[in-house]
Amino acid sequence: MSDWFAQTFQSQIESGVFAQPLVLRQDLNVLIDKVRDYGKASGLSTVIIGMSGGVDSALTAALFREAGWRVVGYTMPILQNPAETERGVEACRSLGIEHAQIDLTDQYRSMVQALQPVDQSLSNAESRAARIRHGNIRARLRMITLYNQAHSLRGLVASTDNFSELSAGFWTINGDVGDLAPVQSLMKSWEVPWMAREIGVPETIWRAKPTDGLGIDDGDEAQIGATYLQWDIAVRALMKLFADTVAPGTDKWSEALDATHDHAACRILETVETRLRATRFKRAGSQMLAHPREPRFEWLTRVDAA
Ligand SMILES: Nc1ncnc2c1ncn2[C@@H]1O[C@H](COP(=O)(O)OP(=O)(O)OC[C@H]2O[C@@H]([n+]3cccc(C(=O)O)c3)[C@H](O)[C@@H]2O)[C@@H](O)[C@H]1O
Ligand SMILES: Nc1ncnc2c1ncn2[C@@H]1O[C@H](COP(=O)(O)OP(=O)(O)OP(=O)(O)O)[C@@H](O)[C@H]1O
Repeated sequence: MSDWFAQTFQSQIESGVFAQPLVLRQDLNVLIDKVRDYGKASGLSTVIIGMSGGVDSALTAALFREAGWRVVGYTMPILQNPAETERGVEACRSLGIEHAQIDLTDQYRSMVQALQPVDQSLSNAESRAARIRHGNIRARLRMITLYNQAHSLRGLVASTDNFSELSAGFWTINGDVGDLAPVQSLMKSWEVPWMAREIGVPETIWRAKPTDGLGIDDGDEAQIGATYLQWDIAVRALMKLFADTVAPGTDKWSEALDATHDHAACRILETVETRLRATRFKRAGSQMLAHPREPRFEWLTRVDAA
């Protein structure tokens, strides 16, 4: 880790940004209570989760299980590395949740074939953009499947995204976002694996290399351009900067963060800045344009609140 990252990380540990185990255990209990409360408030008690073999889906499943929900996990391989699918099955087995497998490889192939006449570049294996579109098709086919099961079993679909993915804009719109997101506020570099280990997720899963499983690049970190630890340190430093200072004296974030002496850190901070700016629209959610004359959305919100 370069100078700036090492020093910033150290001060973030000291100030509790990367919290100690006792605090994390309390946070874990609060999250379990929140998931339990949501069940009571909504009247729902069944959750549908896509189990990728990664730590996010395993932790999500464990939180719902601890909160007393019926948890149904689906492995949905699409031209998948069998080891990933096996880890998803193993996660269900070790957490003691229900499991079913639905292989969507044929459906994926048919979908790609159906799209070729309108998108010839889809078959260009060299193109990164085409690989991303392929990956998004996979994610969206899985969501069709999960929502069908949620309707059939009268449940809801869990989101498995974490805070690092949220800040990186690292998810597929209408692809891997469900109805309730228990780990959305947790950092991937520290809180997610810590809580997963604490709640009984097998080590092979919480230690597994983070991957979107979509075949776009060699793992999440290669695609994001920073390790999750670097990403989290940088984003937390930026959050502190903009919380503490009304307006930093410079537009250059690496300058405002006192990182200009560390060229390696500056390169990563530029990557972080570019990605944050490029994905802001994703965090803003789907945009509904207001009616030209009447504040109909506000009126409807008041009706909903009543
Ligand atoms: N300014 C704007 N305002 C409103 N909408 C805008 C927009 N610019 C683009 N868009 C829309 O956004 C679309 C692009 O977003 P999207 O379709 O999501 O696609 P995109 O963000 O390009 O790709 C999804 C990314 O998420 C990663 N991923 C996916 C699934 C799981 C995980 C994981 O690790 O858990 C990661 C995947 O590796 C990839 O990097 C555009 O095609 C357009 O429809
Ligand atoms: N093969 C799969 N079978 C079932 N669900 C999947 C599969 N691949 C992805 N998903 C769903 O999409 C979500 C995002 O995929 P991703 O591969 O990032 O998994 P993850 O659980 O976030 O773990 P990690 O990022 O650590 O690999 C998963 O959490 C899971 O709900």
